[in-house]
Amino acid sequence: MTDRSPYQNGVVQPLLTDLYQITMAYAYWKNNKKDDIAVFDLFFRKNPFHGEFTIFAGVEECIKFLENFKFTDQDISYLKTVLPGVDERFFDYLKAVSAKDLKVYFIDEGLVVFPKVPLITVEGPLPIAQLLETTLLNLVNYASLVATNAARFRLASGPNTTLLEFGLRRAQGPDGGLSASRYCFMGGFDGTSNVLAGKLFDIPVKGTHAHAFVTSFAGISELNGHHMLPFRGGSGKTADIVELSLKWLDTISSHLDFIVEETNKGELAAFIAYAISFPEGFLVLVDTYDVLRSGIPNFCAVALSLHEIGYQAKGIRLDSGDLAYLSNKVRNMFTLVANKMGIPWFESLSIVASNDINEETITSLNQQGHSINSYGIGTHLVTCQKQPALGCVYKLVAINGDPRIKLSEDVNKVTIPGKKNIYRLYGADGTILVDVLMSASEQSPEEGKRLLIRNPFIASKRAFVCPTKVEVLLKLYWDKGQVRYSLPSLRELKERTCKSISCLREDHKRQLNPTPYKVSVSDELYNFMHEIWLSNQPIGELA
Ligand SMILES: Nc1ncnc2c1ncn2[C@@H]1O[C@H](COP(=O)(O)OP(=O)(O)OP(=O)(O)O)[C@@H](O)[C@H]1O
Ligand SMILES: O=P(O)(O)OC[C@H]1O[C@H](OP(=O)(O)OP(=O)(O)O)[C@H](O)[C@@H]1O
Ligand SMILES: O=C(O)c1cccnc1
Ligand SMILES: [Mg+2]
Repeated sequence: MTDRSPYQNGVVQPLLTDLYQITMAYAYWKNNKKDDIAVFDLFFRKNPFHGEFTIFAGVEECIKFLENFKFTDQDISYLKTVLPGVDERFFDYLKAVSAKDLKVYFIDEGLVVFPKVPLITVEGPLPIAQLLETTLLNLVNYASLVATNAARFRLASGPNTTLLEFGLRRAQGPDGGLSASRYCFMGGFDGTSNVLAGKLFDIPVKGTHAHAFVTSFAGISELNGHHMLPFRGGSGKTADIVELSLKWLDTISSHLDFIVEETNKGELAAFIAYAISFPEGFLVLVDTYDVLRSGIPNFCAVALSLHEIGYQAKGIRLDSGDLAYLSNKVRNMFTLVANKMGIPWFESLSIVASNDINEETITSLNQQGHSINSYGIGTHLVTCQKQPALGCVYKLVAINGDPRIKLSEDVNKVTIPGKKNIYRLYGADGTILVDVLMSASEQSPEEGKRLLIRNPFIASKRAFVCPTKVEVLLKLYWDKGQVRYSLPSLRELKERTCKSISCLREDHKRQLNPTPYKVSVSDELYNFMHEIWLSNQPIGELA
């Protein structure tokens, strides 16, 4: 077990479930089904965000839940009040329940996954396997949804843009905020503004400042102690940063085409105050009054003053207006200053953009052309506004070795019965071709050997595939109360996610009308499934 995070959400416990799991557990127990061996599959039916892939997340939390799955005396006392009239001996049974008699199979956290493929398979005593349903779904659904959302923002912005998650204030409560920071980092973000997430999950914490910091200053006279030492002490002689900034404001006014009297002096004071506090991390919000006529002139004046005493400013943040237009204008102004003053690094100062940014905004900005280096993204990312839930379900697929099927008018909702193995087959170019579900008793596919695969629901859709590589997807992570695979650190999961996405063909990843990835069944599973389907589906009578 590598760097497993010591963090565990204290709210995750056996009572974090729907009442019906406990009432069903009682009814199973009462009717002598407590030793029946069930197999449940956890899967989703449709990818989120009109996309054709999902990032699987939440495995570590599921494992920790299994490790700690124990009803306490207080839990039992509470349940007695909720379920009056229930046989006392059931509570003795419940008190002794743990996850040690279960086998739980997981797909590796961080892999791309697809509809109908079991992400988790739980095998073991029926009431215990049933009791896990809601909590496992809760742990997987949002984690996978928000990791997928983050991965989509990363795909839209490209590999060289810095993505910062700013969502805590807009998240669905404290836990939503923490989970968002954790799984957005895994999905492809570079940092978070959420300080607790930084501490708990070792995510880089980043940030700028708010408009309040600018509006709290009315003028230069509010500044006291504005003498600054040069970078690393320099000559030891202090410089008056206010004096320098006013001088630079005058100097650049003709180059940048602004009127010194029109620049806001409260804003200038705020920028100077920030520079005094963070001379090596000078990045300020420039849109409080007027980006081009006040914010950028003030920023350049202070940045040039800092330069004079040996410091290199970092950049600016835009939080309103036309982000393409403004970022290009700002970049031009930086280039002008770089050329006029002979300071090459000024041209590549960072431009951070924020303000209600979503995946489509980023795509549109890319089409328009912009000069943004970094996005700060909150609301759309953490609330997953485009699709606020992933619909993972938990379905019984076998009991005591007999397959079970759930029928539906909608064929897409028919479950694939029996205990299964899942394989991912790779093509010659290293991309993934298809995921294949096979009955547990079947031989695994082999590299270089042709295999017949079938659409689970449409008889005519069949193909042969000759994989260059075969990956076993469902692995027995939890057996006899032990974790059998190492759980990677969050950074390792982030790398795994990135690698897994890179194995997915471009047409599956595109934003508009992506091609669905193939999820197939073996010929044997196809025939098995359809036999069970027909034997469970009554034949209608036309009158
Ligand atoms: N060039 C652009 N192309 C597409 N969308 C953009 C572009 N520039 C900004 N946006 C988006 O347009 C929206 C503009 O928001 P809004 O209408 O609230 O204006 P604002 O600039 O925030 O105004 P205010 O100055 O009142 O704060 C934001 O969601 C922002 O992400
Ligand atoms: O827009 P989001 O993607 O949610 O990103 C986070 C936002 O939070 C901050 O301001 P806040 O929205 O609190 O105030 P503002 O809109 O007045 O700037 C920040 O300035 C961003 O605009
Ligand atoms: O640091 C920032 O700029 C920030 C943090 C949270 C929300 N909005 C902005
Ligand atoms: Mg806002």
